[in-house]
Amino acid sequence: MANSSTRTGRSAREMKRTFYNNGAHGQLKSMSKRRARLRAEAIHFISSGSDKPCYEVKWINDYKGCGVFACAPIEKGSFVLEYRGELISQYERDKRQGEYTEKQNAFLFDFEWNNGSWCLDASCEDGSLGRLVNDANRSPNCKMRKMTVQCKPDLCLFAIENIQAESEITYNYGESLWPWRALAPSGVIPAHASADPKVNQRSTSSFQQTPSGMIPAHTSADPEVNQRSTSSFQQARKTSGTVPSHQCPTAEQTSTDLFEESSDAADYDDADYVPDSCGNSSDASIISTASQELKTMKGDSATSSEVPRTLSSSKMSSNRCTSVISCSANSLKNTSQQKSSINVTPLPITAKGSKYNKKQFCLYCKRPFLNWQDILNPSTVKSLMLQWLSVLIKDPAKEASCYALLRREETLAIMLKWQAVALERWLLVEDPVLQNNLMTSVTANFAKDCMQETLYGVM
Ligand SMILES: C[S@@+](CC[C@H](N)C(=O)[O-])C[C@H]1O[C@@H](n2cnc3c(N)ncnc32)[C@H](O)[C@@H]1O
Repeated sequence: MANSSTRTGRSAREMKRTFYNNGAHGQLKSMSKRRARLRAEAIHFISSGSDKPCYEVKWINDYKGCGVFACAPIEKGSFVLEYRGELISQYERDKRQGEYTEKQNAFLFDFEWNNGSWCLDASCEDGSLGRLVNDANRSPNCKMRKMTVQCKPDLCLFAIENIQAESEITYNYGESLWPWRALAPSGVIPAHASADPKVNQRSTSSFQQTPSGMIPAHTSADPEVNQRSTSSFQQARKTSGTVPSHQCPTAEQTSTDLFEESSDAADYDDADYVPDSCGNSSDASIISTASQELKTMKGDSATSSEVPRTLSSSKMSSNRCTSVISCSANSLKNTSQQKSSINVTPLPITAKGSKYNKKQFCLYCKRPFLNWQDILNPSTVKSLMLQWLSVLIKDPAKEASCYALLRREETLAIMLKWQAVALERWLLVEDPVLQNNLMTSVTANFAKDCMQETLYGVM
């Protein structure tokens, strides 16, 4: 030992340090150093308001819109991106949700912090990348994590696995019935970046519409999932169970946890993460103003069981559509206690093929659906709307005001907006057994084509 020390020129003290560092204590020390380094890196980007340069935005497809991709490998545990936005109170969030017009994007991320409910409003397109990261419920490579920097909460994505260059950055938006997840098993639309570089360039304007908002969040065959959806988005994670909001980490806890000596930076406790960690109150929520429209149409009267599904709708604008991530528990609270005037009764499950075919019978009015092209004709749309509304809206007072509104608003854009809402209701009642069948994909394609036609003039 002594000889070797002499040969390598290392002092006994250095050797002792090496020995020490090779032991458990040493490992903890180096972990803690690593964590400090990662935190410092996150703070650097948070403070400078910039993103790491190793990501790019690529167009994926019409369905998913854009996504964020790694340009270089990312090590597990690394800080990836900040979900940057304006920090607002829940009160302000609720106000804004109502105020956001069709022309704006509403990207509102609710979370619990310091025993209160907060929201990061990333609706303003500021060039930051965190707001463009897509959802992956099966195998996300990142997790959103709360950090407290300069006495204010920040939401940051951290890699939970080694990420290869060219991979899409994803995280789990939470256990809600996100509409796009309904399509995922059938692999209807692949999530590969387009090979066309022109296509991959991110448009500088609003978010691309994805028809996902029109796709039904079907009633799951899994009773546990249904339980969640009917209980106002309670996050009942199999692993950790529902975490009541009062158990959410406070600012102090959050920041301390990040540096907790006993946990590896690459393996943070789930309790640190949002949206999953904070139960119902921290659901990733990018709110649709369509939900507002829907509420208006319904007289603000969704039942709790309807809400998760109805709020996962799309919002349409005259020039562009904005895809949305649905609602937060808080927004649900306001609506869930009120009685619904819309009676959604699924038809009984029938033998495959006997009821559903390419003629697309409307599950409400039981009439065959019209030719898809007809739907773009305002007068056809109007009569269809009237048909649907008469079935959807049971309350005569509501019915009358809906008709009156419909009569006043004669433009195609308005018609289509209404149609989108009604179509969504129609889609919702599809039974889960058939959710991935031809009808769903045909309907999805219809919705997509229909909206594309309206928005971009392309069919
Ligand atoms: C925060 S944005 C993400 C960026 C978005 N893809 C875009 O192009 O602007 C959230 C929206 O992206 C879409 N999205 C996110 N994850 C998705 C997924 N896994 N599949 C399909 N669409 C997804 C949904 O329309 C959602 O409302």
